[in-house]
Amino acid sequence: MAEDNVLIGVIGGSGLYHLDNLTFPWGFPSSPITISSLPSGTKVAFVARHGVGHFINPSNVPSRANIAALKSLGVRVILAFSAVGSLREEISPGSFVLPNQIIDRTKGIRPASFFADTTIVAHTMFGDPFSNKLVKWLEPRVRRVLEEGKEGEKRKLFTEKCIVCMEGPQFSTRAESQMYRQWGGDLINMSVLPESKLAREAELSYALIATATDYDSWRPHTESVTALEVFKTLKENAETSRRVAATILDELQQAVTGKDADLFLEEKGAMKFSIMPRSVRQKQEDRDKLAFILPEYFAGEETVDVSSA
Ligand SMILES: CSC[C@H]1O[C@H](OP(=O)(O)O)[C@H](O)[C@@H]1O
Ligand SMILES: Nc1ncnc2[nH]cnc12
Repeated sequence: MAEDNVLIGVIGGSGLYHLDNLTFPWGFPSSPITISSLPSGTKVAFVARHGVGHFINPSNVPSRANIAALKSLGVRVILAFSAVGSLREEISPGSFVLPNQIIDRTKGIRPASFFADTTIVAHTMFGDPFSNKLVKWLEPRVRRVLEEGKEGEKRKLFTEKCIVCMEGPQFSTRAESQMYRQWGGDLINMSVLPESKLAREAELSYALIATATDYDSWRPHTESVTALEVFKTLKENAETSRRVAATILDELQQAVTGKDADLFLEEKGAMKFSIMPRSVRQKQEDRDKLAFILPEYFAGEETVDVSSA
């Protein structure tokens, strides 16, 4: 069985820009993954979802590669930040939201499962699409950071909200925006799927820290959303998001490595109840590919359970 930790580093010099014979089964992530340290020494892996400089459309974000790369580095918890449209008057631009539900309005064109097109079948539990314990842990801490903002910079925090994930890249029509409100949607973005599904398949705890940039297109007497409007709010929201991250990451590291980590990381081990029993039809190459993200289940030779073949 291959060693899980990366033990060998290679530095390429002038002219040596890649090596042969190396494969990354889930493709290349959106951006190089930077592994950096906080002043305390806590290490954090960071990937820019749309690439550095924003050149990857939401439908083309290589979410499987992003999640597989993070998992293979040893990451256990993902805090995903997202700029979202608000479908509720009270969630004004600049507000922060920790949603707890998702409505899928993507169009089936994004690779949404590590098991797709393999000979291994898995039906992953997704009734609660975000890690409830992680969201609960985040709420008071994010709230505190937002309340500590300078006068005039204070932001609201909402929880227990439902986010609609649309395909894009065009924004919604007024009719769609109003329909999502009737469905119970509170927020809208183009990114939370399949990212959150893939994190769940990889047994990673995942929470979305959403920042509202606009009111989408449901308000009858105001202009519908434009990218320019979103970009105007994005910069300030991103500064606050960085403040949130800087304040909570050390404590999160302690929670993830502490004595109650297993209670906190409720997704760990969950795929045991999702993967269908071993069949003789399963191809070893598929198992090897899945071993990259779920070595617990797919690494090494396993005896075939012929009764379930
Ligand atoms: C820039 S407007 C639409 C774009 O913004 C959000 O991106 P992200 O979730 O990565 O912050 C939204 O999901 C769309 O991709
Ligand atoms: N109105 C909106 N619709 C979809 N994604 C968004 N991201 C930010 N604002 C959005």
